[in-house]
Amino acid sequence: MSTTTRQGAYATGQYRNLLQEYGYAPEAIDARVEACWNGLFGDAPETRIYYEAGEDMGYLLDTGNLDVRTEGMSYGMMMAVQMDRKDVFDRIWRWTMAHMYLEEGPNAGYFAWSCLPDGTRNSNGPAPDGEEFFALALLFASHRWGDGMEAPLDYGRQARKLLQACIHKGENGDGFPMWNPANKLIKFVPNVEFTDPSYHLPHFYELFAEWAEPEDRDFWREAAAASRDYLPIACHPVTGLAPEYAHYDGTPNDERGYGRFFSDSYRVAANLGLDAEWFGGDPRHGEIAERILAFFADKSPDDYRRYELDGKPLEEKSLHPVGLLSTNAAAALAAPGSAHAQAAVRLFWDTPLREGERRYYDNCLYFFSLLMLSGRYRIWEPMQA
Ligand SMILES: O[C@@H]1[C@@H](O)[C@H](O[C@@H]2CO[C@@H](O[C@@H]3CO[C@@H](O)[C@H](O)[C@H]3O)[C@H](O)[C@H]2O)OC[C@H]1O
Repeated sequence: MSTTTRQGAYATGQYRNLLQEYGYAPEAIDARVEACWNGLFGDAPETRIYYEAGEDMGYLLDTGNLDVRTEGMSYGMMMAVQMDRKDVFDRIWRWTMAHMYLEEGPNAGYFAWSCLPDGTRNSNGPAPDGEEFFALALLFASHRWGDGMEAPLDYGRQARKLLQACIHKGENGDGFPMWNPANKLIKFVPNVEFTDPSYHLPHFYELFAEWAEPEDRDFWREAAAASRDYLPIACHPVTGLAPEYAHYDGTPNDERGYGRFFSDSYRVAANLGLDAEWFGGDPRHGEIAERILAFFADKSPDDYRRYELDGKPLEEKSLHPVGLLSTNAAAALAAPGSAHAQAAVRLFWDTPLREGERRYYDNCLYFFSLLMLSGRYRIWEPMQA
Protein backbone atom coordinates (compact mmCIF):
# COMPACT_ATOMS: atom_id res chain seq x y z
CA MET A 1 0.00 0.00 0.00
CA SER A 2 1.51 3.30 -1.02
CA THR A 3 1.24 6.49 0.98
CA THR A 4 2.25 10.07 0.39
CA THR A 5 5.79 10.79 1.49
CA ARG A 6 6.72 13.97 -0.39
CA GLN A 7 6.98 17.30 1.34
CA GLY A 8 4.06 19.57 0.66
CA ALA A 9 3.95 22.79 -1.33
CA TYR A 10 3.95 24.87 1.86
CA ALA A 11 7.51 23.72 2.49
CA THR A 12 8.78 23.47 -1.08
CA GLY A 13 6.81 26.12 -2.98
CA GLN A 14 6.30 23.46 -5.68
CA TYR A 15 2.79 22.48 -6.73
CA ARG A 16 2.18 19.16 -8.33
CA ASN A 17 0.44 19.25 -11.72
CA LEU A 18 -0.94 15.72 -11.72
CA LEU A 19 -2.78 16.31 -14.98
CA GLN A 20 0.49 17.11 -16.71
CA GLU A 21 2.18 14.14 -15.04
CA TYR A 22 -0.54 11.97 -16.54
CA GLY A 23 0.23 13.30 -20.01
CA TYR A 24 -2.21 16.13 -20.61
CA ALA A 25 -0.68 19.09 -22.48
CA PRO A 26 -0.03 22.24 -20.43
CA GLU A 27 -1.94 24.33 -23.00
CA ALA A 28 -4.96 22.05 -22.76
CA ILE A 29 -4.87 22.24 -18.95
CA ASP A 30 -4.65 26.05 -19.00
CA ALA A 31 -7.51 26.19 -21.48
CA ARG A 32 -9.62 23.89 -19.30
CA VAL A 33 -9.06 26.07 -16.23
CA GLU A 34 -10.04 29.21 -18.16
CA ALA A 35 -13.06 27.54 -19.74
CA CYS A 36 -14.20 26.25 -16.40
CA TRP A 37 -13.90 29.66 -14.73
CA ASN A 38 -15.88 31.18 -17.62
CA GLY A 39 -18.45 28.41 -17.40
CA LEU A 40 -19.14 29.15 -13.74
CA PHE A 41 -18.61 32.91 -13.64
CA GLY A 42 -19.52 33.92 -17.20
CA ASP A 43 -22.97 34.21 -18.74
CA ALA A 44 -23.51 30.72 -20.21
CA PRO A 45 -26.98 29.87 -18.85
CA GLU A 46 -26.32 26.10 -18.83
CA THR A 47 -23.33 26.19 -16.48
CA ARG A 48 -23.18 29.56 -14.71
CA ILE A 49 -23.64 29.80 -10.95
CA TYR A 50 -22.47 33.42 -10.40
CA TYR A 51 -24.71 36.46 -10.89
CA GLU A 52 -23.92 40.14 -10.48
CA ALA A 53 -26.24 42.14 -8.26
CA GLY A 54 -26.44 45.92 -8.54
CA GLU A 55 -23.42 48.14 -8.95
CA ASP A 56 -20.85 46.30 -6.91
CA MET A 57 -22.18 43.00 -5.59
CA GLY A 58 -22.62 39.44 -6.79
CA TYR A 59 -23.63 36.01 -5.50
CA LEU A 60 -23.36 32.32 -6.24
CA LEU A 61 -26.72 30.60 -6.57
CA ASP A 62 -27.40 27.09 -5.31
CA THR A 63 -29.29 26.27 -8.48
CA GLY A 64 -30.80 23.12 -6.96
CA ASN A 65 -32.22 24.87 -3.92
CA LEU A 66 -32.61 28.38 -5.35
CA ASP A 67 -30.83 30.03 -2.45
CA VAL A 68 -27.51 31.69 -1.72
CA ARG A 69 -25.38 29.78 0.79
CA THR A 70 -22.33 30.77 2.79
CA GLU A 71 -20.83 27.58 1.39
CA GLY A 72 -21.14 28.85 -2.19
CA MET A 73 -20.19 32.44 -1.37
CA SER A 74 -17.04 31.35 0.43
CA TYR A 75 -16.20 28.88 -2.36
CA GLY A 76 -16.66 31.67 -4.89
CA MET A 77 -14.25 33.89 -2.97
CA MET A 78 -11.67 31.11 -2.78
CA MET A 79 -12.01 30.50 -6.54
CA ALA A 80 -11.73 34.23 -7.29
CA VAL A 81 -8.58 34.73 -5.23
CA GLN A 82 -6.97 31.68 -6.85
CA MET A 83 -7.83 33.12 -10.28
CA ASP A 84 -6.66 36.66 -9.36
CA ARG A 85 -10.14 38.13 -9.86
CA LYS A 86 -10.35 40.81 -7.18
CA ASP A 87 -13.39 42.32 -8.93
CA VAL A 88 -15.43 39.15 -8.49
CA PHE A 89 -14.06 38.51 -4.98
CA ASP A 90 -15.06 41.98 -3.80
CA ARG A 91 -18.55 41.72 -5.26
CA ILE A 92 -19.18 38.42 -3.48
CA TRP A 93 -17.76 39.64 -0.18
CA ARG A 94 -19.82 42.85 -0.29
CA TRP A 95 -23.02 40.82 -0.87
CA THR A 96 -22.07 38.51 1.98
CA MET A 97 -21.50 41.37 4.41
CA ALA A 98 -24.61 43.23 3.27
CA HIS A 99 -27.04 40.31 3.56
CA MET A 100 -25.55 37.44 5.53
CA TYR A 101 -23.53 39.02 8.35
CA LEU A 102 -25.26 38.65 11.70
CA GLU A 103 -24.96 41.76 13.88
CA GLU A 104 -26.91 40.59 16.89
CA GLY A 105 -28.21 37.58 18.77
CA PRO A 106 -26.39 34.40 19.77
CA ASN A 107 -24.82 34.08 16.31
CA ALA A 108 -23.53 37.68 16.10
CA GLY A 109 -20.19 37.69 14.27
CA TYR A 110 -21.15 34.70 12.09
CA PHE A 111 -23.07 34.59 8.79
CA ALA A 112 -26.61 33.39 8.01
CA TRP A 113 -26.01 30.21 6.05
CA SER A 114 -28.88 30.61 3.55
CA CYS A 115 -30.53 33.65 1.95
CA LEU A 116 -32.80 34.22 -1.01
CA PRO A 117 -31.14 35.86 -4.02
CA ASP A 118 -32.82 39.16 -3.06
CA GLY A 119 -30.96 39.03 0.27
CA THR A 120 -33.87 37.91 2.49
CA ARG A 121 -32.58 35.54 5.16
CA ASN A 122 -33.86 31.98 5.23
CA SER A 123 -32.18 31.36 8.58
CA ASN A 124 -30.39 33.21 11.35
CA GLY A 125 -27.97 30.38 11.93
CA PRO A 126 -24.55 29.72 10.40
CA ALA A 127 -22.87 26.66 8.85
CA PRO A 128 -19.19 26.54 9.91
CA ASP A 129 -17.89 25.31 6.55
CA GLY A 130 -18.73 28.77 5.22
CA GLU A 131 -16.84 30.59 7.97
CA GLU A 132 -13.66 28.54 7.54
CA PHE A 133 -13.61 29.13 3.79
CA PHE A 134 -14.37 32.85 4.23
CA ALA A 135 -11.47 33.16 6.66
CA LEU A 136 -8.86 31.56 4.45
CA ALA A 137 -10.11 33.26 1.27
CA LEU A 138 -9.85 36.62 3.08
CA LEU A 139 -6.33 35.87 4.31
CA PHE A 140 -5.25 34.89 0.79
CA ALA A 141 -6.86 38.09 -0.56
CA SER A 142 -5.00 40.14 2.03
CA HIS A 143 -1.73 38.52 1.01
CA ARG A 144 -2.33 38.59 -2.74
CA TRP A 145 -3.84 42.05 -3.19
CA GLY A 146 -3.19 43.89 0.08
CA ASP A 147 -5.81 45.14 2.52
CA GLY A 148 -8.23 47.93 1.67
CA MET A 149 -8.31 50.90 4.02
CA GLU A 150 -11.97 50.45 4.88
CA ALA A 151 -14.29 47.64 5.87
CA PRO A 152 -15.23 45.26 4.45
CA LEU A 153 -12.25 45.22 2.09
CA ASP A 154 -9.73 45.22 4.96
CA TYR A 155 -9.48 41.50 4.31
CA GLY A 156 -6.88 40.51 6.91
CA ARG A 157 -8.66 42.23 9.79
CA GLN A 158 -11.99 40.69 8.74
CA ALA A 159 -10.44 37.22 8.65
CA ARG A 160 -8.80 37.51 12.08
CA LYS A 161 -11.99 38.89 13.63
CA LEU A 162 -14.00 36.01 12.17
CA LEU A 163 -11.52 33.39 13.38
CA GLN A 164 -11.64 34.90 16.86
CA ALA A 165 -15.43 34.65 16.91
CA CYS A 166 -15.26 31.05 15.69
CA ILE A 167 -13.27 29.88 18.69
CA HIS A 168 -14.04 32.41 21.44
CA LYS A 169 -17.78 32.88 21.20
CA GLY A 170 -19.50 31.50 24.25
CA GLU A 171 -16.72 32.50 26.65
CA ASN A 172 -18.92 35.35 27.91
CA GLY A 173 -22.23 33.56 27.53
CA ASP A 174 -22.71 35.07 24.08
CA GLY A 175 -23.63 32.04 21.99
CA PHE A 176 -21.44 29.10 21.02
CA PRO A 177 -18.07 28.57 19.37
CA MET A 178 -17.81 26.72 16.06
CA TRP A 179 -15.03 24.50 17.38
CA ASN A 180 -15.38 22.46 20.55
CA PRO A 181 -12.85 24.09 22.92
CA ALA A 182 -11.86 20.78 24.56
CA ASN A 183 -11.42 18.38 21.64
CA LYS A 184 -10.75 21.13 19.02
CA LEU A 185 -13.12 19.54 16.49
CA ILE A 186 -15.30 21.65 14.21
CA LYS A 187 -19.04 21.34 14.90
CA PHE A 188 -21.86 20.83 12.41
CA VAL A 189 -23.46 24.04 13.74
CA PRO A 190 -22.36 26.00 16.83
CA ASN A 191 -25.06 24.87 19.26
CA VAL A 192 -24.67 21.10 18.77
CA GLU A 193 -22.00 18.62 19.82
CA PHE A 194 -21.41 16.57 16.70
CA THR A 195 -19.57 17.18 13.47
CA ASP A 196 -19.53 16.79 9.71
CA PRO A 197 -16.38 14.99 8.52
CA SER A 198 -16.35 17.06 5.32
CA TYR A 199 -15.88 20.25 7.37
CA HIS A 200 -12.48 19.08 8.63
CA LEU A 201 -9.78 21.09 6.84
CA PRO A 202 -6.51 20.60 8.75
CA HIS A 203 -4.60 22.25 5.89
CA PHE A 204 -6.59 25.44 6.50
CA TYR A 205 -5.98 25.29 10.26
CA GLU A 206 -2.21 25.00 9.70
CA LEU A 207 -2.41 28.35 7.92
CA PHE A 208 -4.69 29.89 10.55
CA ALA A 209 -1.97 28.84 13.02
CA GLU A 210 0.43 31.10 11.11
CA TRP A 211 -1.83 34.09 10.47
CA ALA A 212 -4.60 34.29 13.11
CA GLU A 213 -4.23 36.54 16.18
CA PRO A 214 -1.08 35.37 18.03
CA GLU A 215 -2.99 34.17 21.09
CA ASP A 216 -5.14 31.89 18.90
CA ARG A 217 -2.33 30.19 17.01
CA ASP A 218 -1.80 27.27 19.38
CA PHE A 219 -5.49 26.48 19.16
CA TRP A 220 -5.33 26.21 15.37
CA ARG A 221 -2.21 24.03 15.50
CA GLU A 222 -4.04 21.67 17.86
CA ALA A 223 -7.17 21.79 15.69
CA ALA A 224 -5.12 20.68 12.67
CA ALA A 225 -3.78 17.70 14.61
CA ALA A 226 -7.23 16.90 16.04
CA SER A 227 -8.86 16.89 12.59
CA ARG A 228 -6.07 14.76 11.11
CA ASP A 229 -6.64 12.25 13.93
CA TYR A 230 -10.40 12.44 13.50
CA LEU A 231 -10.68 11.49 9.82
CA PRO A 232 -9.26 7.97 10.24
CA ILE A 233 -11.89 7.20 12.90
CA ALA A 234 -14.76 8.71 10.88
CA CYS A 235 -14.00 6.98 7.56
CA HIS A 236 -14.95 3.34 7.10
CA PRO A 237 -11.91 1.02 7.53
CA VAL A 238 -12.58 -0.85 4.28
CA THR A 239 -14.37 1.54 1.87
CA GLY A 240 -12.95 4.82 3.21
CA LEU A 241 -16.47 6.31 3.00
CA ALA A 242 -17.38 9.02 5.52
CA PRO A 243 -20.89 9.76 6.76
CA GLU A 244 -22.48 13.18 6.28
CA TYR A 245 -22.76 13.69 10.02
CA ALA A 246 -20.80 11.98 12.76
CA HIS A 247 -20.19 11.99 16.50
CA TYR A 248 -16.89 13.06 18.01
CA ASP A 249 -15.92 9.41 18.48
CA GLY A 250 -16.21 8.90 14.72
CA THR A 251 -19.45 6.92 14.76
CA PRO A 252 -22.09 8.00 12.23
CA ASN A 253 -24.83 10.28 13.53
CA ASP A 254 -28.16 9.03 12.27
CA GLU A 255 -30.18 10.55 15.11
CA ARG A 256 -29.59 14.22 14.28
CA GLY A 257 -28.63 13.89 10.63
CA TYR A 258 -27.57 11.53 7.95
CA GLY A 259 -25.03 8.92 8.98
CA ARG A 260 -24.47 7.51 5.50
CA PHE A 261 -22.38 8.47 2.47
CA PHE A 262 -24.13 11.29 0.60
CA SER A 263 -23.51 14.76 -0.83
CA ASP A 264 -21.57 16.40 2.04
CA SER A 265 -19.33 13.34 2.37
CA TYR A 266 -17.88 13.69 -1.15
CA ARG A 267 -15.69 16.57 -0.03
CA VAL A 268 -13.63 14.42 2.33
CA ALA A 269 -11.75 12.87 -0.60
CA ALA A 270 -10.78 16.26 -2.06
CA ASN A 271 -9.84 17.58 1.38
CA LEU A 272 -7.40 14.69 1.80
CA GLY A 273 -5.95 15.55 -1.61
CA LEU A 274 -5.41 19.22 -0.86
CA ASP A 275 -3.92 18.55 2.58
CA ALA A 276 -1.45 16.17 0.92
CA GLU A 277 -0.66 18.74 -1.77
CA TRP A 278 -0.08 21.57 0.68
CA PHE A 279 1.36 19.76 3.70
CA GLY A 280 2.68 16.48 2.38
CA GLY A 281 -0.05 14.20 3.65
CA ASP A 282 -0.56 11.85 6.51
CA PRO A 283 -0.01 8.15 5.77
CA ARG A 284 -3.35 7.31 7.41
CA HIS A 285 -5.05 9.70 5.00
CA GLY A 286 -3.25 8.17 2.04
CA GLU A 287 -4.82 4.87 3.02
CA ILE A 288 -8.29 6.42 3.21
CA ALA A 289 -7.81 7.95 -0.25
CA GLU A 290 -6.69 4.58 -1.63
CA ARG A 291 -9.77 2.90 -0.19
CA ILE A 292 -12.11 5.50 -1.70
CA LEU A 293 -10.42 5.19 -5.10
CA ALA A 294 -10.66 1.41 -4.93
CA PHE A 295 -14.31 1.53 -3.87
CA PHE A 296 -15.37 3.65 -6.84
CA ALA A 297 -13.06 2.01 -9.39
CA ASP A 298 -15.72 -0.39 -10.69
CA LYS A 299 -18.67 2.00 -10.44
CA SER A 300 -20.11 4.11 -13.20
CA PRO A 301 -21.15 7.73 -12.52
CA ASP A 302 -24.52 6.92 -14.13
CA ASP A 303 -25.14 4.56 -11.28
CA TYR A 304 -23.55 6.32 -8.32
CA ARG A 305 -25.87 5.93 -5.32
CA ARG A 306 -26.23 6.77 -1.70
CA TYR A 307 -24.18 4.16 0.17
CA GLU A 308 -24.03 2.61 3.58
CA LEU A 309 -20.52 3.21 4.91
CA ASP A 310 -19.65 -0.44 4.32
CA GLY A 311 -20.39 0.14 0.64
CA LYS A 312 -23.88 -1.33 0.39
CA PRO A 313 -25.66 0.66 -2.35
CA LEU A 314 -28.99 2.20 -1.41
CA GLU A 315 -31.86 2.70 -3.81
CA GLU A 316 -31.50 6.45 -4.26
CA LYS A 317 -29.07 7.74 -6.86
CA SER A 318 -26.41 10.33 -6.12
CA LEU A 319 -27.68 13.89 -6.59
CA HIS A 320 -24.22 15.05 -7.66
CA PRO A 321 -22.34 12.42 -9.69
CA VAL A 322 -20.08 15.01 -11.33
CA GLY A 323 -19.13 16.36 -7.92
CA LEU A 324 -18.42 12.87 -6.68
CA LEU A 325 -16.18 11.83 -9.57
CA SER A 326 -14.38 15.19 -9.22
CA THR A 327 -13.54 14.76 -5.56
CA ASN A 328 -12.50 11.17 -6.18
CA ALA A 329 -10.04 12.43 -8.78
CA ALA A 330 -8.63 14.95 -6.30
CA ALA A 331 -8.06 12.07 -3.85
CA ALA A 332 -5.34 10.91 -6.24
CA LEU A 333 -3.15 13.69 -4.80
CA ALA A 334 -3.22 11.88 -1.46
CA ALA A 335 -2.68 8.44 -3.01
CA PRO A 336 -0.69 8.90 -6.22
CA GLY A 337 0.57 5.31 -5.99
CA SER A 338 -2.94 3.88 -6.05
CA ALA A 339 -3.65 1.54 -8.97
CA HIS A 340 -6.87 3.50 -9.49
CA ALA A 341 -5.54 7.07 -9.32
CA GLN A 342 -4.98 7.59 -13.04
CA ALA A 343 -8.33 6.15 -14.03
CA ALA A 344 -10.11 8.46 -11.58
CA VAL A 345 -8.27 11.48 -13.00
CA ARG A 346 -8.95 10.41 -16.60
CA LEU A 347 -12.65 10.01 -15.85
CA PHE A 348 -12.64 13.52 -14.41
CA TRP A 349 -10.81 14.99 -17.42
CA ASP A 350 -13.29 13.33 -19.80
CA THR A 351 -16.30 14.75 -17.96
CA PRO A 352 -17.63 18.23 -18.78
CA LEU A 353 -19.11 20.72 -16.33
CA ARG A 354 -22.62 19.78 -15.31
CA GLU A 355 -25.55 21.56 -16.93
CA GLY A 356 -29.06 22.05 -15.60
CA GLU A 357 -30.81 22.53 -12.33
CA ARG A 358 -28.47 20.78 -9.89
CA ARG A 359 -25.24 22.10 -11.39
CA TYR A 360 -24.09 24.36 -8.50
CA TYR A 361 -22.65 21.81 -6.08
CA ASP A 362 -21.19 19.58 -8.83
CA ASN A 363 -19.53 22.47 -10.60
CA CYS A 364 -18.06 23.91 -7.41
CA LEU A 365 -16.46 20.57 -6.60
CA TYR A 366 -15.39 20.17 -10.24
CA PHE A 367 -13.59 23.51 -10.33
CA PHE A 368 -11.85 22.99 -7.00
CA SER A 369 -10.65 19.57 -8.15
CA LEU A 370 -9.40 21.05 -11.41
CA LEU A 371 -7.45 23.71 -9.51
CA MET A 372 -5.96 21.04 -7.24
CA LEU A 373 -5.03 18.62 -10.01
CA SER A 374 -3.43 21.34 -12.13
CA GLY A 375 -1.32 22.78 -9.29
CA ARG A 376 -3.32 25.99 -9.28
CA TYR A 377 -4.90 25.78 -5.82
CA ARG A 378 -2.19 27.75 -4.07
CA ILE A 379 -1.20 29.04 -0.68
CA TRP A 380 -0.93 32.82 -0.89
CA GLU A 381 1.60 33.91 1.70
CA PRO A 382 2.01 37.42 3.11
CA MET A 383 3.69 39.82 0.70
CA GLN A 384 7.33 40.56 1.47
CA ALA A 385 7.78 44.04 3.01
O1 LIG B 1 -29.52 22.34 8.64
C1 LIG B 1 -28.60 23.26 8.05
C2 LIG B 1 -27.67 22.54 7.11
O2 LIG B 1 -28.37 21.98 6.01
C3 LIG B 1 -26.61 23.52 6.61
O3 LIG B 1 -25.66 22.83 5.84
C4 LIG B 1 -25.24 23.49 4.66
C5 LIG B 1 -26.01 22.95 3.48
O4 LIG B 1 -25.62 21.66 3.12
C6 LIG B 1 -24.24 21.49 2.78
O5 LIG B 1 -23.99 21.34 1.35
C7 LIG B 1 -24.96 20.92 0.50
C8 LIG B 1 -24.64 19.51 0.03
O6 LIG B 1 -25.71 19.07 -0.79
C9 LIG B 1 -25.91 19.86 -1.96
O7 LIG B 1 -27.04 19.33 -2.66
C10 LIG B 1 -26.18 21.31 -1.59
O8 LIG B 1 -26.30 22.08 -2.79
C11 LIG B 1 -25.05 21.82 -0.73
O9 LIG B 1 -25.29 23.15 -0.33
C12 LIG B 1 -23.37 22.67 3.20
O10 LIG B 1 -22.03 22.29 3.21
C13 LIG B 1 -23.77 23.24 4.52
O11 LIG B 1 -23.13 24.52 4.68
O12 LIG B 1 -25.93 24.08 7.72
C14 LIG B 1 -26.74 24.83 8.60
C15 LIG B 1 -27.79 23.92 9.17
O13 LIG B 1 -28.64 24.66 10.02
